[in-house]
Amino acid sequence: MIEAHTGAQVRAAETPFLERGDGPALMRRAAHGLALACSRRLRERRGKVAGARVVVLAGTGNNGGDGLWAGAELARRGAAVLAVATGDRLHPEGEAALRAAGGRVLSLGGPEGAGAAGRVLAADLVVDAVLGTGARGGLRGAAAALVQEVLDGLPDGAGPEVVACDVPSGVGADTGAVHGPVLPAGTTVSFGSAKAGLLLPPGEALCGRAVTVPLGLEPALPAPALRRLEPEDVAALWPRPGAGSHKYSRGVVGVVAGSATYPGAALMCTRAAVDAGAGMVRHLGDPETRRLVCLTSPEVVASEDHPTEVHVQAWVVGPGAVGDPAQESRIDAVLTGAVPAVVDAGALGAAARAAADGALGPGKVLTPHAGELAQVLAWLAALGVLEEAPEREGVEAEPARWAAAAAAATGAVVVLKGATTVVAAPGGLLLTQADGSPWLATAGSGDTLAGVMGAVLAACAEHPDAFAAAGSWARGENRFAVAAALAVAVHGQASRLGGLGPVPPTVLAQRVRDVLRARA
Ligand SMILES: NC(=O)C1=CN([C@@H]2O[C@H](COP(=O)(O)OP(=O)(O)OC[C@H]3O[C@@H](n4cnc5c(N)ncnc54)[C@H](O)[C@@H]3O)[C@@H](O)[C@H]2O)[C@@H](O)CC1
Ligand SMILES: Nc1ncnc2c1ncn2[C@@H]1O[C@H](COP(=O)(O)OP(=O)(O)O)[C@@H](O)[C@H]1O
Ligand SMILES: [K+]
Repeated sequence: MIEAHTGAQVRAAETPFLERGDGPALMRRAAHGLALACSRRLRERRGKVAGARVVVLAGTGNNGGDGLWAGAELARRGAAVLAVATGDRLHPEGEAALRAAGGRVLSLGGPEGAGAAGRVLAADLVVDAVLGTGARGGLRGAAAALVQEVLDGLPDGAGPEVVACDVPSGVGADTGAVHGPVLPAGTTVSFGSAKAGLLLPPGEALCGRAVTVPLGLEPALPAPALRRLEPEDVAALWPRPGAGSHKYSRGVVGVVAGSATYPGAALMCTRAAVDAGAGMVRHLGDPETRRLVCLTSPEVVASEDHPTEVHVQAWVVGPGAVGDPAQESRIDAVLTGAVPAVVDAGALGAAARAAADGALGPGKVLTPHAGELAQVLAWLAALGVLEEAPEREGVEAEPARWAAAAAAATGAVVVLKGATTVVAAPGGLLLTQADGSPWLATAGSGDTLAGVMGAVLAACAEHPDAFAAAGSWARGENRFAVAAALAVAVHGQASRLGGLGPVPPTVLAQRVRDVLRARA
């Protein structure tokens, strides 16, 4: 599990160390870790550190200090290190250390400043140490102009190796929000703990490989602001049957999906629930869709029942279920009922209305993409539940903020789907997953995810401690968010199984099965 913290959390943990006078030691430790990561990149790129051209973009604060100390270490190993001071001052001890090691300093505001971009572009490695957790907004003024000039001058697929110090400058350490121009990093070396912004879109895409340098303050860190499940967590947590299991104890998934106009969504959703290992899958819908479901997934029990007439552990409602009054009535019954449910696509509007009326039942997991979340937020604002609602672009710029706002306003878990998917629980728990291949961006991927999620939700619905192995944070209501993250992770892993390439939903569902057979 990757655990990430905010800058404020790391600073709070650091305070007792600073009060004991350990600040310089912490910085040396951080800088040493940064220098090691830079040395590794240089050896990969050119075989050795000695003789490498290194540019440190150094801001005025401690982030700049880390970069200067790391630069000093690289200079002692024979690299030619130039620090570009982006502000009106440098961390004094860091600057002295760099100069003592033979490094040089160029001031961006001085006479040589105009040549800085050329020096950056000609470097083997650039350390981005302008802004860290103390940043207010993004790069401004001369520093922003320098980075923009470098971005404009970067040859396609080439250019210097970029190692970001703690966080790429211009990426919000807590939010992942991107302000102004940012130099995309190949590696980001963070100190004490990964910063939450490294695991949140859109900033995540600019962070490259994430490396964390331990500082010794880790035991003093509070519960993380954000978590990410790794493949070994998925293998450990995915619900498995035991010798005493039977189909009902494993979890029955009820699917309210499809309509005469959109039968395919029901086929993909039910197929995925079967392939994700549900104890049993029921489908409720119109006669023609039911016939097709039975032909493509004979494992599924299809009927024209109303949700109140069948007993399931979890529902999946919404995929393709539009323009059919009988489906809409079924969806309303599920939304206001007490059984957990994945609420997707066509059911999201009804969920927003139910939430505004205080009628949305417990254990609901909404799965919008950014456009759908913007619509849900607009409905919630129109119904007086939220004060403001952004456009789709606003959601994409601050996905965690808006997923969390929707979760708080509805009392449901909100799964904001995308290349990085954000899972926000109403109590504040936040997880993000970035396991999927870009080939997942194809019609029907979401229907498949909904089916997979239904299977996990059904398995944990009656077991508040289903995921307690992950820690006490995963218990109770939070298990629904963990179930959602597990489904997102397996869906993403399945899309990459066997290499990158097209993964139409039928293939994807089979690969979900293969991922689970291999790992769970
Ligand atoms: N928290 C920790 O445990 C440790 C933190 N360290 C480093 O300390 C960093 C935080 O240091 P600071 O608190 O000094 O903060 P920063 O170095 O991130 O930035 C603060 C400086 O930048 C200026 N500034 C802020 N926003 C700006 C903007 N948009 N444009 C231009 N200038 C701006 C401020 O006026 C201030 O001088 C971390 O990111 C990390 O690199 C390490 O030295 C080791 C230990
Ligand atoms: N660029 C991308 N990289 C990785 N995964 C993606 C990307 N774009 C979309 N996805 C994933 O694909 C799925 C698409 O779901 P959705 O938008 O509901 O599609 P549909 O409604 O067509 O089924 C989601 O799981 C989402 O996270
Ligand atoms: K930085």
